[in-house]
Amino acid sequence: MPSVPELNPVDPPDLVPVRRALLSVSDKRGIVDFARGLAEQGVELISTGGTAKELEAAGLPVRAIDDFTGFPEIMDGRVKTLNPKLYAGLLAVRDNPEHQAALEEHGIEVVDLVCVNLYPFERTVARMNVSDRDAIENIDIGGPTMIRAAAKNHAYAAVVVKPESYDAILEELAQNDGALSFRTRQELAAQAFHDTARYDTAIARWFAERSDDHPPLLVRAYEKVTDLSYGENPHQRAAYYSAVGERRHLLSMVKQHHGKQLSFNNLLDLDSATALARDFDEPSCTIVKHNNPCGAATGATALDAYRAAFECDPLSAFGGVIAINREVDAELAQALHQQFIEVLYAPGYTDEALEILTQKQNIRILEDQERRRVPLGELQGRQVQGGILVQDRDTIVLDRDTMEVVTERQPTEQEWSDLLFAWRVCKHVKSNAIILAQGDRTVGIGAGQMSRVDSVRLALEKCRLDSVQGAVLASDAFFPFADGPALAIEAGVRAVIQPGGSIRDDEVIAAANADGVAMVMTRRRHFRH
Ligand SMILES: NC(=O)c1ncn([C@@H]2O[C@H](COP(=O)(O)O)[C@@H](O)[C@H]2O)c1NC=O
Repeated sequence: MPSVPELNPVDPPDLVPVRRALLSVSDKRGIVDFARGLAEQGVELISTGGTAKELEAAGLPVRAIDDFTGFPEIMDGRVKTLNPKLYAGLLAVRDNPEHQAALEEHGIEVVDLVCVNLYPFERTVARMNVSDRDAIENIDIGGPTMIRAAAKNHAYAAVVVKPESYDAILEELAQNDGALSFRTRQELAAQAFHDTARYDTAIARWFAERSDDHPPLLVRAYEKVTDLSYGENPHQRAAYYSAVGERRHLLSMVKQHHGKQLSFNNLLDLDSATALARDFDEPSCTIVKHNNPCGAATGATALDAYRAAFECDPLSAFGGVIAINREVDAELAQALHQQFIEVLYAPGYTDEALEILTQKQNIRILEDQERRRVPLGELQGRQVQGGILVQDRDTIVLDRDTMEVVTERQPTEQEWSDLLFAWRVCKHVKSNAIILAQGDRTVGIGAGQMSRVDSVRLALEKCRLDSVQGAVLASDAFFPFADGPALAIEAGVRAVIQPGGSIRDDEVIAAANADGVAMVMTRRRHFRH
C-alpha cells in the first residue's frame, strides 16, 4: 500500500506554473515551435539526444538530460532518462514537507511538464518482415515511465503526448501567466494513460500473436474512428472503433464520395457485403439487406453481375448495401441509378459514373482504395453479455477435389460450377442457410430460419418464374431429414451441395437418387449464427 501524501489529493492546486519542461520525442513534428513557445514564456528546456539536437539547431537554449541527471545517456539510448533525479523531480508531492526535504537533500530540481511521444512500435511491427530485433528495440521504456510518472502526479505536473495538443497548451500558458489549470493537467493525464495503455496493448498483442493458442488474457484496444448518429435504433448512442494493430478495418482506405454519414446498420451490412465480395476474384456483385445477401452473382462484367444479383430478389434489394469488386463505369452507374441504394461500395468509379450516381442525394458512395491483399485479423469476436466469444475466421475454401459425390449421378460441369458458387455464398448467409443458384447467380436465398425446411421453403418462394428449374441448392449444414431436399427436388432443383453427417444421410441421398439428382458432400459446414 503506497504511503498517503499529506495533501488531500482531491484538493490539488488549480494553477501550477510551468518553469521547467523535459522534451523527449520520437515524432518530432511541431516540437521546435512548441519548445520555442515554452522558452518564450521563460520555461527552462531539458531534452534528450535527438530532440535536443533539433532544438539546438533551431537556436533554442537547451539543457542536456545528462546535465540534469548528472548521468550520461548510455547503451544506445536504452538508458537516457531513467534516473531517480528525474523521477523524484516528476513525482514529488510539492506540498509535502518530507518530499520537499528529500528534494533539497539530494539536490533535485522539480520538472513541471514532460512532453514525450514514444518509439514507433505499432508502425514498426506493421511493416512487412520486420525482424524481432527491430520490434524489440522499438519498445520504449524511458518514455512510458516518464509519461506515467507525470500523469500520476498531475496534481502538480503536466504531461503532453500528442503534437496536436501543443498549440492549446501554449495558448493556455499565455492566458494564465505561464500556468496550467488542474482541469487541463487532469485531461492530459487521462490522455497519457490512454496512450500508454494503447502502447502496451500493441506490445502484448505482438507477443500473443507468436502463439497459436487463444491467450489467457485477450488484450485489445480500440480507437474511435467516428461517432455515429445512433445505434441499431435511434434511442441508442453509437460509435465506430477500429482495433489497434489491425492492418485493415472496415473503413480503412475507404473514401466516401457522396451521401449522408454511414449509420450503424449500414456498417453491419457493409461488413457482410464486403466479406462476400472478397471471396470472388471474378467480377461480382453482392446485395445485402439486414446482414444477409438478398442477391449475389458473378459475371463477365460487373454490370452483368449486378443485373443478375438484383434479379434474384428485386423487392428485398430496395435500400440495399451493394458491394461490387470492379470499377463502376457509366453504364453500370445508369443501371444502379434506377434503384434505391443505401450504400454502394466499389474499388473505383469513372467520373461519368460519379456524375450519374450523385444525382441522388441519399446514396452513400464509397470507394475502397486498398490495393493490397491485406489479411483480415486472426480472430473473430462476438460480444455476449459481459463477455466476448472469439474464434478463428471461417476462411476455409474447399475445392472440388476434397468433396464427395454421394449419388448415382455425377453433377454436370455446369452444375459443378453452380454448386461451388452457391457454396461460397452459403458461408455468408445466416443459418439455417439455403441458397438456390443457377448460372453463377443466386436465384433464391432462405436465411436465418430456425428450421432448415423453412429455409428451403423460403428460398423456393423467392425464386422468380421458373428459375428453380435446373437450379442447384447449397445448405450450410446437413439435412436432418429428407423433407427439405424433397421439396427442392420437387420444385426442379437438379443438384445439391451440403456437408452431410446426419444420421439420416441415407434417406437424404435416396431422395436425390430417386429423381436422378446429383448430391455433393463437403464434410465441412459453414454455420453463420
Ligand atoms: N531509455 C530511456 O531512458 C528513454 N528516455 C526517453 N526515451 C525515448 O527516446 C525518444 C527520444 O529520443 P531522442 O530525443 O534521442 O530522439 C522518445 O521517444 C522517448 O520516449 C527513452 N528511450 C527508450 O526507452
